Amino acid sequence: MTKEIEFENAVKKILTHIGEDINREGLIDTPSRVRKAFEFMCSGYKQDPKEIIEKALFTSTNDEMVVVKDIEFYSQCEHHMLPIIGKAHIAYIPNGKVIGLSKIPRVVDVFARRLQIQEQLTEQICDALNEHLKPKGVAVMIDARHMCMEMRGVEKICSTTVTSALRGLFKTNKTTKDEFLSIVAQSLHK
Ligand SMILES: Nc1nc2c(ncn2[C@@H]2O[C@H](COP(=O)(O)OP(=O)(O)OP(=O)(O)O)[C@@H](O)[C@H]2O)c(=O)[nH]1
Ligand SMILES: [Zn+2]
Repeated sequence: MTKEIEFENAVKKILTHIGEDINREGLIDTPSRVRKAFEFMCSGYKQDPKEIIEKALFTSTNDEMVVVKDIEFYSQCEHHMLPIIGKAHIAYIPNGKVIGLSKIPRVVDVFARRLQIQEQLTEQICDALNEHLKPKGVAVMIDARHMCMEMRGVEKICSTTVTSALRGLFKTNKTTKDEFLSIVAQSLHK
């Protein structure tokens, strides 16, 4: 049996468990649709952030803060496999090299398209940029909604979770950190 068929059989078991008729017309293609959706939503496991970052590094004398903010992403929590929907705000201070701007959201998606907890998602994005871009500092802030806290469980639909990871100058220099915080503060959920 192929891995694809195994996955689809598992979806059929879930459908049966919740009381559905897997043979009714609307559900015939659902197992393969779910498989394809999961292959896309979890495609980050097959991607290497190093390759994405290192192919778009450009020499620059600029050494001021670069901020890419309001990067929307979709992830899934590792506890319930329910959506985490949020925005990432990322800043770095170049150290001889700048990165192609589109690569920053691409790095976010590499880690978002895996099963996650928000704290680790924040750390992994920050560490990948720190390791492969080698800036003077990097900061990542994530503001996200967790569907496992909204659709089920505590059912709190107004709460969002904010996490951050700081490296280099963002950690050691209060002025740099404060500048980052003031730039992203206006983007946080009200
Ligand atoms: N720290 C952290 N916790 C998360 C994240 N996503 C979900 N959780 C929490 O993980 C915890 C799992 O707790 P459990 O008690 O094992 O699971 P549960 O019985 O489904 O808990 P409830 O959600 O309280 O009903 C819950 O408190 C979730 O809110 C995340 O990104 N970071
Ligand atoms: Zn969860």
